[in-house]
Order: sequence, then structure tokens, then C-alpha cells
Amino acid sequence: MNPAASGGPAGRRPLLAGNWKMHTLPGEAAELAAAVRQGLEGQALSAEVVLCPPFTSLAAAGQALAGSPIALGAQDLVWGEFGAFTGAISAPMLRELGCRYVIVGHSERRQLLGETDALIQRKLEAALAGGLTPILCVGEDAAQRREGRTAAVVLGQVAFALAGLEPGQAAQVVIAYEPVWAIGSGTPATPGDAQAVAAAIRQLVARLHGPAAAAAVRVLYGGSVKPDNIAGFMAQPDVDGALVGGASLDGAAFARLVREGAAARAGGVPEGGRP
Ligand SMILES: O=C[C@H](O)COP(=O)(O)O
Repeated sequence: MNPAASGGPAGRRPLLAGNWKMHTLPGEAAELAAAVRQGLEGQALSAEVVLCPPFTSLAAAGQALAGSPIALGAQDLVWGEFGAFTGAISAPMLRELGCRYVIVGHSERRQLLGETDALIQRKLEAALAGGLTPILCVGEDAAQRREGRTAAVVLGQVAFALAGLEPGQAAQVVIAYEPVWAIGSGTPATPGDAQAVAAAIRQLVARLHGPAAAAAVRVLYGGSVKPDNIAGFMAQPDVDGALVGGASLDGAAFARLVREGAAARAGGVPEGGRP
């Protein structure tokens, strides 16, 4: 890949993350991680690549990624370190397994498990305090979109989560705009719509935490991203990457998505040509 691609707009490094959701047993996770690794072997990765297996597969995936530039992320955490908190997993536990990232506030947890903005704010702050980079998920559902409330919903979620942070902390947060209606539906947002929301998020970060934080914060798009459509999103100036669900469960396809995405960001074709 073109080393010139290592910095996106304003020097932001693109980020392509795979959210495996509730998929893979440890053996399958090791195979999938190894397949992604193999698909990116020999490439100078201009984009940061993160794989987020379920908790029970983190160790196996981490072993398969050892020594590679591909990072490990978790799908959730709670605040605190150790203590009486049945079923919970904390930042130190994740760091010990090699995690550098953690997803916070995914819409499936908001909708299926009733996670609130207040809960998500606590998790976000716990991730930062615990040395993990949070990937904060926000997005409107189909009804909210129909009612013309996309900006209000998304910006409200971002504002709630970031309000209490210092500017330096806000700059570290990765924000994934994931319209709920686009997740797993095969119908992504258009790159233009993703850009409009990403730009509005960046403007909000500027209002809340100043221009330096806004220039640094990475905004991803998520929702039915595939190898064949990633380029359109990565070509948008305020979209710094993608959070990928279904297409991250095929190692070769996800590696191709990473190559296509990074190349689109750099304005060229993937190193090694198109498959
Ligand atoms: O976290 C990932 C998103 O929920 C997107 O999932 P998807 O790529 O299967 O639509």
C-alpha cells in the first residue's frame, strides 16, 4: 500500500474494524483471525485494522494475531477493575488479553439489552480511564429517520457520551455512525448521507471540545459495508473508516475490504491489484 496513505485528512489514520458479534467459538476465532492476517500479509498497513471477537474468543484470536499489526478489540466492558459485578468484564481484564479497543453502545445492546445513554457514557469513560480506545456507536432507527430526526438522535447520543470528557480524551474516541436500519439489512446508507452525518458529528465535537479534538476524532460508518462498497465511504472526507459486521466473518473478504478501503482513502488501487 502507498505509505502516503498512512495519514488521512488532518492526519487521521483510517480504521477498519470487524465486529464479530456473537459469532465464533475459540477455534473458529483463531482460524478467522489467521485468515485475516494471511489476507493482509506482506502489506504495509496504512489503515489500522481491529478485530472484535466475543469475550470467550479473545484469547484465541489474540494468539493468532500475535506479532501482527492487527489489533484486538472487545465488544463491551463495564466500569471498575475488579469486584462484585457478576457477569461483567472490566478494562484491565481486556487489556491483559491484549485488547486495545472496545466497542461501546452498539445499537444491539441499546435495543436488545436496554443500554441507556447514561450507561454508555459510564462505559466510555471507563474505557478511556482503563487505557482502551472506545469505539462509540451511535445511530438512528428507521422510524427516527422517517421522522427526519437523524441528526437530532445521532448528535444527542454523541453529546451525551462526550459531554464530560476533557478535549484530549474526546480526541481519542472513535465514533461509529451506524444507522440501525442499515445494520445487517444489505441496504447501506449512501456515502453522501454517511458523510453528512460524519461532518455533523465532527462539527459537534468542535463545539463541545474545540477544533483540535474535532480534527483528531475518527468517525467511522457502519451498516452493510462490504468489499464492493467500502471505497465509496472511504472517499468521503469526514469518514475515516468502517465498523463491519457480517463481512468481517469471512477472513479473505474482510482482508479485501481493508485493502480496498485503504486504497480508496489513498486515492489509488489496492497494492497487489484487485482480486
Ligand atoms: O458493528 C457492526 C454493525 O452492526 C454493522 O453490521 P453489518 O456490517 O452486518 O451491517
